[in-house]
Amino acid sequence: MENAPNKSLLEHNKGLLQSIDLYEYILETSVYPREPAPLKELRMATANHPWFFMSTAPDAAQLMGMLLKIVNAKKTIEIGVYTGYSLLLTALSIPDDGKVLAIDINRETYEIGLPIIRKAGVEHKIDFIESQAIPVLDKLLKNLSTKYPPYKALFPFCITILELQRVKLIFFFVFLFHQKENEGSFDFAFVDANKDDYMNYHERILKLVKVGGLIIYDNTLWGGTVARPEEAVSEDRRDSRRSIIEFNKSISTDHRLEISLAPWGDGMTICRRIC
Ligand SMILES: C[S@@+](CC[C@H](N)C(=O)[O-])C[C@H]1O[C@@H](n2cnc3c(N)ncnc32)[C@H](O)[C@@H]1O
Repeated sequence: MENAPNKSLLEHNKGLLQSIDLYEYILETSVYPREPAPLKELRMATANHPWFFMSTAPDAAQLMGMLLKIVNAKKTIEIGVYTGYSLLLTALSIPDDGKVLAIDINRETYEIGLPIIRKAGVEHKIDFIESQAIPVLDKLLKNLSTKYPPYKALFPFCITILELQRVKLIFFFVFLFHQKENEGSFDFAFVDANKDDYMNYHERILKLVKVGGLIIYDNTLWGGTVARPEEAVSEDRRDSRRSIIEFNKSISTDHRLEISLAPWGDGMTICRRIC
């Protein structure tokens, strides 16, 4: 089969479906025939990378692409980029003047997908930030630019005499003028990074996404381990399993959201902010 990924990737992505055959059937009949060419190229480019299993499953991504369009997402944020499958999907699904603020601690893996993103003509929609996500989210919530040194926004009068040249001064005022409120300004967020911070991401992301906006959390069934006793789970998966269980429990009673835990891929919780 032309599209065929390796068996271990299929085994990983089939999630809670009964068999690889059934999962392959879904991919072959309804996902691959509609997968945009750049996404297919990125999926192939990722297939031989040692962490290939981290990439968002194509069937889950297909649903995400539709949701992005349903909410007319324009300003979006992604935590956890890896080689960029979900990032490219988002960039392809939003309008030409849309934006994805993409955060990952590892720029190296993002650069695997970057040539394909460029070729697809959507690089201008992406602001990639190589960083731990929490400090970036905190900066956004303080309405500080994620690109410009924060002391300049906090202490305008700290600008040194040396900087009081005309060009820099004009730039500074333009920067202040354009500084926007970030709270409630994002249409869409995709969270797919370290599981032990999901609760920390949630409180911040919820403030950044507008009422009516969507937040998707990936891997919320953690390979099905959430429903198994801890002793039956390999040790390397236990900490994240505990974090995901705690996260799932917490958002199930979070009245600021409507939620649906969809068993796509490794489980994705789709949240709509309602207040
Ligand atoms: C599951 S992968 C993301 C997969 C990606 N969404 C895709 O479709 O290919 C998780 C990513 O989260 C990143 N990550 C882990 N901890 C992080 C943190 N504290 N802040 C930001 N990114 C983090 C990792 O470097 C990794 O690239």
